[in-house]
Amino acid sequence: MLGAIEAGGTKFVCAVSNRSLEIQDRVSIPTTTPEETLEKVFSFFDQYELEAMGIGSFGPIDVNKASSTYGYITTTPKTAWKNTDFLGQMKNRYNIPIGWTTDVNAAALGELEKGAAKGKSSCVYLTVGTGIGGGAVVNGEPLEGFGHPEMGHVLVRMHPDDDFEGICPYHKNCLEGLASGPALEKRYGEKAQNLTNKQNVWEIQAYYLAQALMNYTLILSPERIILGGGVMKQQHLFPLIRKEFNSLMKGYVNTPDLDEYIVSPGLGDDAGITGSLILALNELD
Ligand SMILES: Nc1ncnc2c1ncn2[C@@H]1O[C@H](COP(=O)(O)OP(=O)(O)OP(=O)(O)O)[C@@H](O)[C@H]1O
Ligand SMILES: [Zn+2]
Repeated sequence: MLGAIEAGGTKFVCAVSNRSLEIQDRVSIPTTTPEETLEKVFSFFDQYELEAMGIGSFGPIDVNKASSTYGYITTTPKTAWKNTDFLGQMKNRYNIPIGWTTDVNAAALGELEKGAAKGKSSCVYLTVGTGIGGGAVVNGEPLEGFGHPEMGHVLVRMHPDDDFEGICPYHKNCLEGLASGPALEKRYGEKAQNLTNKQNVWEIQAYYLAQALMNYTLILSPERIILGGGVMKQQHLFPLIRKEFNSLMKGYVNTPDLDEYIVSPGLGDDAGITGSLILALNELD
């Protein structure tokens, strides 16, 4: 059996599957302290005989195998989890190979194998929620370097009608600082889900997201860009983003048809857990 964790800032989804990735059991655990959360994670996985495990984690995390803190959650704003040896604690409990990457790299992998980028060899997965995070798969492999991509913190040009200072604690008006759910709430004084009918809000939002997508396109040339997370439940954002993308790119790069290029997750909320199971499977190859 394969085990997987999609470790998020609000909840941990744990699942077990067979080698065909058919999920046999799953559980959702609220993210509290590391001790309390991992105790529940252990009691779920202790029921099964696992061959390998995959973890897609919120971060920032250390993915550098040469580093002394490989497998740690590092500078996360969730203070209880700062400098937590997450992977090490899992390895202590289960003496099996464990794949480890970011939640969004795992989601990209899930979408590539079984979702909206099926049959492709590359994609970007961006989640627009409480934060903005992006991962990618390139040549079938999660994209990592000295660390992992932090696509949510790219810099964008301000919209002429927007003078919001931004809420990123590090950069103020980076993409996450301007376009995450909490940024919308701070700027307009209402939860993002209550702003549906305010056209102007979504035009500005699309302007920022399209700039980021243009940058990802120019740098990585992915075959698909998948947009998930709470804010992207506003489906009317998709045509606005495609339109902005088009007018910013000005035909310079001949992308796939934008209706097929900039899309919703094919796996819905299961992209991350599916990708984490694939990480586990890849440990066995
Ligand atoms: N239907 C909606 N329309 C617009 N915004 C929404 C909608 N549903 C949720 N959101 C916003 O999305 C944010 C929550 O994001 P999400 O549902 O992806 O949860 P999350 O897992 O906590 O986020 P993250 O992936 O950043 O950890 C909140 O700011 C919320 O206001
Ligand atoms: Zn930032």
